[in-house]
Amino acid sequence: MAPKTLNFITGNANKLAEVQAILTSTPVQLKSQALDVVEIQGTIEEISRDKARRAVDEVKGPVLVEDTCLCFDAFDELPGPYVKWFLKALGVQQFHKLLAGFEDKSAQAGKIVEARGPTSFGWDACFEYEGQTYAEMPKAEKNQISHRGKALAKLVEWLSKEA
Ligand SMILES: O=c1[nH]c(=O)c2ncn([C@@H]3O[C@H](COP(=O)(O)OP(=O)(O)OP(=O)(O)O)[C@@H](O)[C@H]3O)c2[nH]1
Ligand SMILES: [Mg+2]
Repeated sequence: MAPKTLNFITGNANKLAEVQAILTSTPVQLKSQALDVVEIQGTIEEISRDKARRAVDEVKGPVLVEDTCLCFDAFDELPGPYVKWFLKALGVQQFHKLLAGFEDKSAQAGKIVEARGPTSFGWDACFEYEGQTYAEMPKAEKNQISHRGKALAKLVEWLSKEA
């Protein structure tokens, strides 16, 4: 596949660092722009499509945007795309208490636990996968198994078929 440059539009520096690390060994190169794009309410697909369109209007070129959901099984998939606001209101140390009244602590695809590890990125410290929270894992390990790693692997595969 020929090298391909996309404008990655995000207001989140942690996200940008992970996306760059994941794509570093692929033909996809990024130009990043620290823009906080307006996000509508809706399903993840509706929000992401709308976010991408708004980003294209700003950049007037090929863009990559990301919208991350954290879905609790006990909440019928909420907070989903609205997790950012729950996290902002509660902080990572209190976040697990949302599920205090529920036996089912599962979230896609892991478990919500009391915060462990560095708290520098979103809900990483509360999200446990196979005994470790994302925050306790080395970055390379998280990037191999994470939602972000999987989504970007699909993107690279799709782009290589397009070329
Ligand atoms: O611990 C985490 N590990 C992750 O891997 C991760 N990915 C996203 N998030 C958080 O989940 C919300 C998503 O909202 P979100 O997708 O709209 O992102 P954002 O608004 O921060 O950036 P962007 O929309 O400008 O790209 C925000 O609170 C992000 O901080 C993560 N937290
Ligand atoms: Mg956002």
